[in-house]
Amino acid sequence: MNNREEIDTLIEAKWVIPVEPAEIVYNQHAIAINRGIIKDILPIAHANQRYKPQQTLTLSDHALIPGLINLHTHAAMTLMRGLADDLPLMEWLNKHIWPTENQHVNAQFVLDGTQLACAEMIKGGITCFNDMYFFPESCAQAAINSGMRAAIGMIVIDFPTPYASDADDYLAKGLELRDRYQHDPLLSFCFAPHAPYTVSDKTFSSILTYAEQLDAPIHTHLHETQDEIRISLELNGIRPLERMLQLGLLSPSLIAVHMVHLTDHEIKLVQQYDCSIAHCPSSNMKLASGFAPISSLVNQGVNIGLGTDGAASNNRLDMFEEMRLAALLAKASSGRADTLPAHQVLKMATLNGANALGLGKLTGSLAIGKAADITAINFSNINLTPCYDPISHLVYAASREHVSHVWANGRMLLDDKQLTTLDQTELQYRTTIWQERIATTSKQSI
Ligand SMILES: CSC[C@H]1O[C@@H](n2cnc3c(O)ncnc32)[C@H](O)[C@@H]1O
Ligand SMILES: [Zn+2]
Repeated sequence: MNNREEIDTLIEAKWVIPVEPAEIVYNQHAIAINRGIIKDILPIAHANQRYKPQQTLTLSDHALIPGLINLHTHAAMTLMRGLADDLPLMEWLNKHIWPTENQHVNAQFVLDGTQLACAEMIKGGITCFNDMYFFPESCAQAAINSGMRAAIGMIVIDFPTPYASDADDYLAKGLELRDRYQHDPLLSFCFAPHAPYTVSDKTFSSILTYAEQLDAPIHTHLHETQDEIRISLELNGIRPLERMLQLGLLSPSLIAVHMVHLTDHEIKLVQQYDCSIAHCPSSNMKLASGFAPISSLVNQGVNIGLGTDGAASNNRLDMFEEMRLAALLAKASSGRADTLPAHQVLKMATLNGANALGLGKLTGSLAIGKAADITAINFSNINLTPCYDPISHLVYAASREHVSHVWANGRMLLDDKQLTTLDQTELQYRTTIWQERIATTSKQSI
């Protein structure tokens, strides 16, 4: 016991589910963490012989999984949760969301809204989110304050907003932000052109040039609704995906969000160009956008991650819900119960998201040398008993209320269900102020 190696943290658990290799569950294992990195994954008995941790956490009834990755959200939209329900996308955006954003969204709104989102996401086992929203400098600050990993969207939309005046202004602001934080270990950056119906060919082309130079992903809403496809046919004579192809945007760097309406030819294109998809089942159902052909995309080997979308169209930032819905919808719509088994859905919510963001070497699975982005789920709950297969329970039976601990980059963000980095009372106070402001103006406009 004398020459044990000193490490920061040892987490002992009933199960460790690394996601890679697939379908593996290690019983009575421990994860050794040093300087934010997973140093070892080994049986608990061996860990105690080999390591001398500064702190040890024994989670006797728990499973450790990779931190969940929310591949598409507009985090600050938590402040508009429940503001405009039961509407289709275009009416929701044009009549409710965009007018409210125009009136209220500023740097403070995005800081407060994103911190609220981070609190919700951490409590739900999410360690990393891919964001697309105005004032991304506030999103970056909120992510830093919370300790979460985040891919910050360098957004572009071809109309003026309180954030920027035109496409060049959006791009300049995004690029300046990326320069400012390029050495931050928890932040990465994606170009985030909003959608085909709000971004011109010229703007998409200059985004592509920058993305190729900087080797950054491009994150955009695509083929979300039939309306989007109709508008594209009317204005451009081609469907949005065909337009993206002609502009040169189809590549492994593309994260196409939604992808609900696709022909067989389009599914093959997505596969051929190795694009990733952010599947958002709750948002697609709530806005009545439709059912994404996930079973066919999976059969083609397309990389699919999961996203919550914003809290104004979901209305929760709950990846457990997205996992369950993704699995059930894929089975129901393909007519095959063996579509998307639980282990594949867990991979969608973790490693596939990391790979889409170009972060697959850093996070997304529990592996030696990767960052210690870890979520613990407490299985000592009547809703999770009996347990024949913990991976099955994670997707079909568990919910975010069962999350007990969360680490990002080795730092504990949730300790026995308590936030360690964010002050929940303060967040609730600030949210009330925004609610009163937004409610007053939305009542006036009715
Ligand atoms: C350019 S910032 C992001 C922009 O997107 C809006 N938005 C939120 N959810 C959706 C969705 O499902 N489809 C299209 N656009 C969406 C958000 O309100 C911001 O204006
Ligand atoms: Zn979205």
